[in-house]
Amino acid sequence: MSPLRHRATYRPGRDPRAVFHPAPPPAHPAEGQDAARRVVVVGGGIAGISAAVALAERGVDVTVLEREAQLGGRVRSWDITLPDGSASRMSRGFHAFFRQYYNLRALLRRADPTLSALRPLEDYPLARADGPGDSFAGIPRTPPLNLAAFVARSPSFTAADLARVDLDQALGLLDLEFPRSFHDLDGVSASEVLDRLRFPAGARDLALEVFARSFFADPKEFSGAELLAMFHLYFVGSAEGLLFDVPRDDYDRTLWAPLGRYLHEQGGRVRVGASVTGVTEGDDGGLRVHVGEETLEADAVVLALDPPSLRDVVAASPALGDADWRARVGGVRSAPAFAVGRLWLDGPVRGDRPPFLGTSGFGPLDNVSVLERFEDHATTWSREHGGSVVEVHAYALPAGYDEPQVRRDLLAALHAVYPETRDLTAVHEEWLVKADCVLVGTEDWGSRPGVATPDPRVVLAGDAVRCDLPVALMERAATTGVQAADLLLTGWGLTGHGVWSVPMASPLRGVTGPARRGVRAARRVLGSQSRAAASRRRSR
Ligand SMILES: Cc1cc2nc3c(=O)[nH]c(=O)nc-3n(C[C@H](O)[C@H](O)[C@H](O)COP(=O)(O)OP(=O)(O)OC[C@H]3O[C@@H](n4cnc5c(N)ncnc54)[C@H](O)[C@@H]3O)c2cc1C
Repeated sequence: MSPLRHRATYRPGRDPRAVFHPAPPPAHPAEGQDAARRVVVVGGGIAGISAAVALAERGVDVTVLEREAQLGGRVRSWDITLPDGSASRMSRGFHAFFRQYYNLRALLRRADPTLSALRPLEDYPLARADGPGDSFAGIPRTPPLNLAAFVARSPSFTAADLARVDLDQALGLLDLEFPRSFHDLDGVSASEVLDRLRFPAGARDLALEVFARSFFADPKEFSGAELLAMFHLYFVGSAEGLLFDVPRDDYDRTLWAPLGRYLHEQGGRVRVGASVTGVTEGDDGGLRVHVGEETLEADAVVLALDPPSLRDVVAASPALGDADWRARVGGVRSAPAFAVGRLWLDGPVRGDRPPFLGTSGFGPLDNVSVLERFEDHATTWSREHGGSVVEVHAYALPAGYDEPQVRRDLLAALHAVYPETRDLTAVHEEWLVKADCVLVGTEDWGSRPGVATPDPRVVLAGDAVRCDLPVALMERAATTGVQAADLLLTGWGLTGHGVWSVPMASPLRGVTGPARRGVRAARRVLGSQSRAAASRRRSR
C-alpha cells in the first residue's frame, strides 16, 4: 500500500520539516469510462517504473516498453559469466541511495516495505592525493549543527581559511528557497559559486569532488544552483544527513525485478527488449507508439528516457509538441562520458579498506568501492575465491579521451590509492564507458523541458526533466515519475499521489542583523575549534 495514503501520520524520514506536495486536484469529476485509460511508458528506468506504478495503482492500463533486457535503466544490472564459468553480475556500479530520496524510497517500499534490500554505509570518506582526507561519519545530522561540526573537524577548513570565507556571500548564497534559487543562479557555474564564497582550496575539492563531479560534469560547466541545491539537500536544508544506503545485492534481484512483479500485481505490463522508434497521432485522437513493425495504441504516453534517447525519440516523432518545446528537448545536454571498471582480483584488498571511498587528485579516479563489503554476490565470490571485487569510477572524462588510456590511468590511480592492488592480478575485468547522463549546465532553469508538455497526452519524466523541488539524480527521476503520472491522473479526474521533498527553504533564510552577528561569533568559535583540531591532528 502506498505510504502516501497515510499522509497525516506518515513521515518519509527523520526530518520533521520534510514537505508533502499534494498532486493537483482532479481537473473535473471522474468520467464514467467503459475501459481503463491506456498509457504507454517509454523507458523502464527509475522514472518510468515510478510513473507506471503510480498509474497502475489508480487502475490505469499501463505498459512499460524498455529497450534493454532488464528494468532499472542506468541502475540496471545484468548477469555475466567469469572465465572460470562462475556466474556474476555487472552494472554501472555504485549508487548511493540517500535518506533524503523520499520518493525513490517510497517507490522501493511498494515491493519491500521495510527496505530490507538496502544496507547502510557508515561513512562517505574522501581521500586526497595532496593531504588528509575527510569523513562524514558521526557528524550530527541536524542543521546547522551538522555544518558546524563538519567544518570544525574537517582538515579542509583551517582557521585561516574560515576567516577568508565571505560570510555575507555565504549567507546570501545559502539563503535558498526553491524554485526561486534555481532561477536566481541562471548562468552561474558551480566554480563561480565557490569563487564568490572564497572557499578554501581543500574545501573546494571536497565540494566539487563530492558533489559536482558526481553529476558527471566539469565544475565550470555545472550549474551553480544545482551545487547549492546539493548543499541544501545534504547540509543546510535537511536533517537526514549525508547518510546513504546501498543495495545488498545486485540491483536487478534486489530492486527492479521485485518492483516489476509488484507492477504486474497492479495489472501493469512490462516488455523488455522493446525499443521505441517513434510516437505518432492515431485517427481516433489517441497516440500510436511504434516498436519496430509493431504499433501500440495509447491514450497517453510517458517519455521516461535518458537524454540522448529523449532527443532521438522526440526528433523521430514530429507530431509531438510544438516547435518551442521540441527545440527545448533538443537542447537537453548530455554530460561528458563516464567510465566504470570492475575487477575481480586474485587476492584481497587490505581489511581496513572502506566499502566506498571518494578520491580527489588521483588522475581521473573519482571513487573506489570494495564490492564484497556490501553486495552479496561479490561477498560470495570473495569468500569462495579469496579475492576482492573492486570497482573504480571516473566521471566527466575529457573530450577526445582514449579508452585504453583511461583504463590504464584508472588502474594506476587504484594502485596509488590502495597500493596492495599492485601485487594482485585481475582474473576478470569489465569496463563500461558511456555518455548518457544529463548535464545540468548553466543555461536558464526555465528553458529546460518540464514534466508537462504542450500536448496534455504526453508527459516527461526522468533526471533530465526540470523539477522545481530540491531533488536530483535518482530522486529527480522518481519524483518526476510520480508527477508525470499525477498530471495524467488528475487530468482525467482521478486522484493523484503527491510527492515529498526536503524543506523548500533554508533555515538560514532571512538571517539578518543580530543573527548575522551571531553567525560571525559562531565562526570565531569554529575557528578556535578548527585550530584545536589541527593541533590534535599534528600531535597524533
Ligand atoms: C556511474 C553512475 C553512477 C551514478 N551514481 C548515482 C548515485 O550515487 N546517486 C544517484 O542518485 N544517482 C546516480 N547516478 C545517476 C542515476 O543513475 C540516474 O539519475 C537515474 O538512473 C536516472 O533514471 P531515469 O529513469 O531518469 O533514466 P534511465 O535510467 O536512463 O532510464 C531510461 C530508460 O529508457 C530506456 N530507453 C532508452 N531509449 C529507449 C527506447 N527508444 N525505447 C525504449 N526504452 C528506451 C533505457 O534503456 C533506460 O532503461 C549514477 C549514474 C551513473 C551512470
